[in-house]
Amino acid sequence: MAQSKEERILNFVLQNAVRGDPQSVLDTIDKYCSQKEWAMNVGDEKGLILDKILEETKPSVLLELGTYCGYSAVRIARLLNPSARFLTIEFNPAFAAIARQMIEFAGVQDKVKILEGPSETIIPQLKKKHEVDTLDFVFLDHWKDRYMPDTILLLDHGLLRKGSVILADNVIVPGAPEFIKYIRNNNRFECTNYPAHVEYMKVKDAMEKAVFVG
Ligand SMILES: Cc1ncnc2c1ncn2[C@@H]1O[C@H](/C=C/CNC(=O)c2cc(-c3ccc(F)cc3)cc(O)c2O)C[C@H]1O
Ligand SMILES: [Mg+2]
Repeated sequence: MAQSKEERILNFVLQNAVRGDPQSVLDTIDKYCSQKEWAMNVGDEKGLILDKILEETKPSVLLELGTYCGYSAVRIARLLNPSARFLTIEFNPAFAAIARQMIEFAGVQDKVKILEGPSETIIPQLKKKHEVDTLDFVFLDHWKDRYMPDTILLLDHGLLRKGSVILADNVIVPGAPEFIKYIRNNNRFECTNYPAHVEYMKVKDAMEKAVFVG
């Protein structure tokens, strides 16, 4: 069976990164995807913005939508204290399998739990099935037309509290126009835009931070 791009990325990490060293996993993925095959990881430039916002927020309960190969899951988990709880949702079983191996190789498997399935199904289960009260931090990086409906779902299920931070990737490219329109016109959120570039490219992109004011 021909290997997928995601399998090639994982194998490159298994053969070139240092087991148990999350930063070496990130650097190795960035090396492969900037020199060999482009892939939709948040990357190092936007990754540094993610790092800074995480260090400011110091979240204990986190959710990511769109695990893909696990790059941002490793990036986020490496900054969390041991008692933090980080759930990441991925509906493509092949990507979930890749991400699981990536997370384990990086040695952050005790901090991250991959929930397999569509976000619209799993978000309503977070309180009862996954013992979540409210979320301190949410990273949106899945299909861009799902950013707005899933944000509304989080609100409807009482998963946000005063100060909860939502960080969205790709608000310029590929873009999430209805999410941006919704979140910037909703006075229950305070928004900040962080200009950057598409991972591994010179094309302009940005991240948007929305803090829930309750
Ligand atoms: C609803 C739902 N539930 C669970 N997982 C979901 C889901 N929707 C997607 N997913 C999963 O997230 C991942 C999808 C992410 C979508 N991200 C993208 O489409 C994406 C695309 C680009 C990009 C930029 C310039 C270009 F020229 C071309 C592409 C850059 C990025 O950073 C991206 O995140 C994988 C998928 O299985
Ligand atoms: Mg992205």
